[in-house]
Amino acid sequence: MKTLRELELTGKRVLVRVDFNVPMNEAGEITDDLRIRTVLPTLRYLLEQKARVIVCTHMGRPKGQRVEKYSLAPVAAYTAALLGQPIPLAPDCVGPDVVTAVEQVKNGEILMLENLRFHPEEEKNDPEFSRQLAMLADVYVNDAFAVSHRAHASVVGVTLHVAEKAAGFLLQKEVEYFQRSIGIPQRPLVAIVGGAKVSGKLEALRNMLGRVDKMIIGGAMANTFLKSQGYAVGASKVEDDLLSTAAELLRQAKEKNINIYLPVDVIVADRFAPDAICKQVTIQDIPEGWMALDIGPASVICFNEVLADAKTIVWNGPMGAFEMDAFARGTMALAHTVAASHALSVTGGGDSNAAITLSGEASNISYMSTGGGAFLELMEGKVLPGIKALD
Ligand SMILES: Nc1ncnc2c1ncn2[C@@H]1O[C@H](COP(=O)(O)OP(=O)(O)O)[C@@H](O)[C@H]1O
Ligand SMILES: O=C(OP(=O)(O)O)[C@H](O)COP(=O)(O)O
Repeated sequence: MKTLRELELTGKRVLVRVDFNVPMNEAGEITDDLRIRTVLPTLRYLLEQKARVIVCTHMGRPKGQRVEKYSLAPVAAYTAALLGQPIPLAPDCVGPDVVTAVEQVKNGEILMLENLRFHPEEEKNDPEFSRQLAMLADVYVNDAFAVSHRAHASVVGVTLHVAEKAAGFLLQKEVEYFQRSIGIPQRPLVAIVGGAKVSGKLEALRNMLGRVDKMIIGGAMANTFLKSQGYAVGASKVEDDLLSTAAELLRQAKEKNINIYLPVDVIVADRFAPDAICKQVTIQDIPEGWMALDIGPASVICFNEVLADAKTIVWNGPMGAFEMDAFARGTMALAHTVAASHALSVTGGGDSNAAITLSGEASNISYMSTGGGAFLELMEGKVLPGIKALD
């Protein structure tokens, strides 16, 4: 992968694919700007080099149509404020009006294109649409790690039509931390996997089992593993169709001599609500009709012990329904442990990052990946098409 510093950029039109698909509230305000802040070094460098910068991104899933609530106007304004420089928004991402807007961008100036997914051709990796995007630029830069698992026109197709292509600083950093944490980690490597479902993380669990020294499983997905071992999990979220798969994974881990740590106690609630009645029980004592919504304090002590000698920690998925205060304690406790550890710690996933931010420990984690699906695909052992396309 070529990097930005290897390119001659002055006066060049540089098309930068970023992932500014940031969460927004109903008032249209950005509620988490990690994906914008982490791309600023690339944008600043390009502007310092007096490139003519054209930024493009998708936002949401407008299904190939122009949907006003997915316009990038608020994102352009927000980024401009962070950068301290105006960022006009082009009326579209391809077409004659966009060509005109790009022509007006001077050295050291920046323009943002409108949402790429307003065109169905983007997600289809359409060759003609890719060519039209490429026509806008002399150099293409991918700094959109979080969408690099999608073989879309602005991520893959466009690379076939540009004279020069390179990875931006964020993409470079993501790849570097992937290498250090999952590729060639310092051992012991401990993975912490949690979140809602086993099904979404099955491949990641399988691949990581071949790489880790130990694995901690918490969150709702632990219920399926516990039930597969004969524990009654009451009304907890469970994937009954994956019980034998879960049992098989545990068996395989044993064969490989890899310890998997499941919760030994949980916080159960009488319903899925912030004001539910809660109690702390061992996994042997989950009452019928109650649901496990967090790991308990004994599990926290146990998991802390597992993490004590880790040299590398990879974390994806919270330990409980942390969005509700009553069920956030387990995830918060683990966030503090990981933050205090001397291990290289890498986390990924929107909810995991939100939980770490909530714990106040974001600055004590070695690296918070901006990817959710993309991070998971790396955990699955896949090569991301957007990264491959830069080769
Ligand atoms: N025990 C549980 N019961 C129900 N939901 C849970 C439980 N543990 C975690 N969750 C939910 O899992 C969701 C996060 O899962 P996931 O999307 O896999 O994480 P990430 O976005 O970090 O990849 C959160 O919304 C959280 O409330
Ligand atoms: O937010 C994103 O993915 P993520 O929720 O998996 O982190 C990316 O912008 C990709 O979006 P997509 O899943 O609609 O292709």
